[in-house]
Amino acid sequence: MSLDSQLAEERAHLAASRAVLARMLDTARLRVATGAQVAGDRYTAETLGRMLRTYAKELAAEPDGPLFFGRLSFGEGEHRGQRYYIGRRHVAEPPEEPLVVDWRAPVSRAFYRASARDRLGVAVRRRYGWSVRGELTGFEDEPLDHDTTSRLLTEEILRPRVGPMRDIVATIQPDQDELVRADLGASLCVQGAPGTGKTAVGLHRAAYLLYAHRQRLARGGVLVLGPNSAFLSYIGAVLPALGEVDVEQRTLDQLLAYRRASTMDTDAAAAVKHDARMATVLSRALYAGLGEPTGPLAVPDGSFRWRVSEGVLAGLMAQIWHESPLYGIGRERLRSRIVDRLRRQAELRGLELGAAWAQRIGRSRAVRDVVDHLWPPVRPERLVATLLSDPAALADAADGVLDAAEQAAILRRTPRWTPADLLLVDEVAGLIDHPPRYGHVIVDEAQDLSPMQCRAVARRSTHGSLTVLGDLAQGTTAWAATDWPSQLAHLGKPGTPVIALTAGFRVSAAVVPLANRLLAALDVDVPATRPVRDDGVLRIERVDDLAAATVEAVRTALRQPGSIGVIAADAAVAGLEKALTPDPRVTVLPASLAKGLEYDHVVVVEPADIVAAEPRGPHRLYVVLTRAVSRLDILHHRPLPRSIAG
Ligand SMILES: Nc1ncnc2c1ncn2[C@@H]1O[C@H](COP(=O)(O)OP(=O)(O)OP(=O)(O)O)[C@@H](O)[C@H]1O
Repeated sequence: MSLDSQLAEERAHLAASRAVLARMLDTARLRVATGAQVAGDRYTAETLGRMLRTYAKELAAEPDGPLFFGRLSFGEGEHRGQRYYIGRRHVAEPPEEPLVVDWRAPVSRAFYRASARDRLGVAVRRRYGWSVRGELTGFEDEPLDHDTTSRLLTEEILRPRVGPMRDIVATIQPDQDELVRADLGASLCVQGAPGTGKTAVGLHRAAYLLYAHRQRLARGGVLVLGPNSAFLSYIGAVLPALGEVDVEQRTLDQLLAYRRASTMDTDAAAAVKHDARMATVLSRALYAGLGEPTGPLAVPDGSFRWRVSEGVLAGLMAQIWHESPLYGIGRERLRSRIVDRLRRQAELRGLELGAAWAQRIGRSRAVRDVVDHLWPPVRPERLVATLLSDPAALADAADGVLDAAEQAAILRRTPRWTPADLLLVDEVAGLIDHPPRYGHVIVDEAQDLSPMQCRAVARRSTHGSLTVLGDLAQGTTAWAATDWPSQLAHLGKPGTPVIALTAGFRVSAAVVPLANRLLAALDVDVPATRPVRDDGVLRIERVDDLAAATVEAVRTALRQPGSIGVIAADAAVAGLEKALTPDPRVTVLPASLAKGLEYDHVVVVEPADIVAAEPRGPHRLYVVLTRAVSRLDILHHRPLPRSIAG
């Protein structure tokens, strides 16, 4: 068949798929309209309504876009003689065969994994090219009898970056696919240099897990944790584009927002509050509130009076303490065991007692008083506020755990809350009761989490699994992890396998040697990267007037397509913003917010200031230098930091 007629055939398949998708959308909309009336009760109606609305929204997301990006023709095996179009979602009118198969379906796996070495039954893999307007412009066949480099794949990887992050569903690489499709039951940790696709893998894994295990994840759901809101808006569109609109994407601070933090800790205070030893201090402070029996309990009940002796009360306390339940559960256990004792006495008198009696007695004044005395109710915020403002209470709880200087560092001078205080409140709340727990949590930039932050993640995923993404070389917090096994233990998943991604899709061969020089000075043990891109331009220039040189660099950058990021030490950002004319393609951002982001062209202003601004300045500079896709300008007036001076 000629190329033209093959293309015509492909366009006809596209038209047919679009027509079916339009009908699927109509049906879904109709169901949204009628679903509420059809469903029996209100709860079912609401759930059904939400499901249908989500489904309709998913379908409507891209009715005119590229409905498929690949095609598999099988020559052998279970799918012999079959052809499948692979796209972002199923397009099908059962009982007919699907016109497009979801990229997450089992059969699609071969699209990502088949190679000349292991063809998985595939005879030909076809990739499609699309115009920005959603027209099918061409295709490329990979016969799989020998290894070829796909032109469309290379073009996709080299494409200039504009706007927020996009999905990589058409070009997921075999090692990435293995992580995306890894089993839900097992946690995994991905160590990858900048631009190796950790974030992309994490997001596609979320979409995959929701497809493959929708029932199991229906209750807990999937949570994606990112380092800051700029990062979350950068990645925010990827999952909806993959049809997943219900994944929670948050920063850890947003997750712990019991109240607003209105002040910041000193470095010394933050170091103590983020240390794992604080968990011991808080637990001690909580349990220090338990009382001791001061006499027997007597409960009037009509003409009777039931009793529990002081010794029995002490025995119940000891027994529950030994069982070490969560604090709140311990309190309820004490109440119910006291009621059990009372019931036994009453039954010995021949009374027959039901649940209503137990409830009434459990709530009686006498029982309430004794439970409140022995196992008092605790408000986590109150407990933390007291601990941080009462030197004696702190000294009691921290005795032998924090030294005098550490205790002094965290004593409050104002009643205002810091972000780390809210973490402490969350820890106490977690000692009292379980927080809502997720089926799967994806933690990005996990190297930056403190032990106490890790604990906050761990208690939200006790029954679920984790995907931990990070790079030890990009750790910029004072408590950044220096190895994965201890970080994974803090996250509640010791022994999780650590897998390295090594192909770099962002940082080009022009920039990698510079980044690697800096990496060598960071004293971390991480695998080297292999740049996929051999294009890229690096320009380093010493200038007298940084602002004027930045304006000039941006003007030149604007002549090429793609996004432009100007990254400087936080203190220099306001000045640069003033010097530059606003342009939607240009973002001026502080070095402290650059993590996880990327721009087609990056202008780094005065690296020495970025290094000098914070204790882990060299790590911050490593993050900053690895944000550029196509071109990196480094402008400096002061001497370059020695580690990159060459
Ligand atoms: N298989 C792929 N095909 C095409 N592009 C890819 C692929 N994998 C990653 N990329 C692209 O490479 C860039 C870097 O990916 P990503 O941000 O996920 O890397 P990262 O490892 O999280 O980087 P960092 O550590 O710097 O945050 C993104 O633009 C992403 O879309």
